[in-house]
Amino acid sequence: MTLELTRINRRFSDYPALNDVSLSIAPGEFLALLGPSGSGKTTLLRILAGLDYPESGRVEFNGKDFLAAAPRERNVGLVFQHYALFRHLTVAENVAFGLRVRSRRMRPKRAEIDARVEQLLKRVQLDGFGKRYPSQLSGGQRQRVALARALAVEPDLLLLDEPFGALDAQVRVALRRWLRRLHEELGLTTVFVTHDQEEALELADRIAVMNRGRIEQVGTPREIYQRPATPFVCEFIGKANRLALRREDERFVAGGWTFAADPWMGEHAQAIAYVRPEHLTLSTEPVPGAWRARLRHVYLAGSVAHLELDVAALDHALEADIAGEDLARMGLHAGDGLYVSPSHAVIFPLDRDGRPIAGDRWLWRAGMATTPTRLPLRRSEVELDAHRVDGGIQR
Ligand SMILES: Nc1ncnc2c1ncn2[C@@H]1O[C@H](COP(=O)(O)OP(=O)(O)OP(=O)(O)O)[C@@H](O)[C@H]1O
Repeated sequence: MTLELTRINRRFSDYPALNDVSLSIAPGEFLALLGPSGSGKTTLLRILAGLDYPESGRVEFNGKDFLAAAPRERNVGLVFQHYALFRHLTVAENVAFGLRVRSRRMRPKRAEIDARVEQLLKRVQLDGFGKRYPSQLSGGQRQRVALARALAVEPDLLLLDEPFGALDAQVRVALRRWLRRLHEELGLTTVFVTHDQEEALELADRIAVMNRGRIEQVGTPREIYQRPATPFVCEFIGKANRLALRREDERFVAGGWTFAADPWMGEHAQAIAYVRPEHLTLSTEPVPGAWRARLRHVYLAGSVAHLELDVAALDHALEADIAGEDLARMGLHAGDGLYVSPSHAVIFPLDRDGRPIAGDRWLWRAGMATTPTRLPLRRSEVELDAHRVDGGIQR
């Protein structure tokens, strides 16, 4: 069942917590709402759950007006970070709760409820725990009970708000893999709120990146990482080196490195480039045009080496990631001199005030034709409204 959100607006006093948010979620999709604290994720989820209402906008679920339906009629399952279980009820009674409080006409028979609870506890790998009380469970077990309780009413839509937020890192990783498998088995449409990009990248079919009440980009984890639509998305997802570009003789340059010709044909005097750490090429031999750098620090994290490089021409340090074996092969040590050049970059044009220009972006890679064609954003990647990037880069 398709969930269609159209131009949702929600203000708190003067603050626009949600600003013209539109989003389409496909049946059976696992969509993550990802963004920093205060970006509007929970507000959006609460509206879907019927715990809050927008001032304007529409939500349709399978063609029906979702906002007109009372929370009870929406048939959603809800799990919050601190969705406390009823302490005085056992695990089994907690899971059965949603079924027991149904009107007599809708309520399944007692034996049926017991069978369903047993089946659900098995599904969340807590069979045998039915008689325990919540205080006798770990945090991860409690959240699995909360999930079983949400699933008991056979929801059409599962809404999860940082369900693993209060758990330690190892348990979080284990639970999110488990949740992904559960989602695949059940085929439910799931909306998952998180501010943890790793969680979103690993779990979701698609990610909606939120910033200051707006959706900056919606796409698969791969699209979001490889084709970020705005400077905010570049900076929020993964690591990126930020370079200020100036136009010189119809070309964009940074510290002596030329990013081929200007795809905007002189329309913009400045731009900003983002280069991922894995998109810096290092050499101990001179490379034409490459920046001269000094290796300040090396940090070996498993198979990847993180390098911090001082680049005099750029006036700031760069971060580069290379395979640990390449580091050994090149025999690099702190203090060594080397040559650095980008292999890929995402370039955004800036207006006269240094603000990114909405809906324009250039995916540059080394060896591109000297007169590259501009790559306009695809509509599916981003809402192309005029004020979309006002929450973008802060200079
Ligand atoms: N009931 C309320 N009254 C006033 N302001 C609110 C209310 N609820 C939310 N806000 C404001 O709306 C904005 C969005 O809040 P929301 O909880 O949706 O953000 P979030 O992205 O879920 O953040 P977090 O990750 O910290 O939970 C915030 O600036 C918040 O202070």
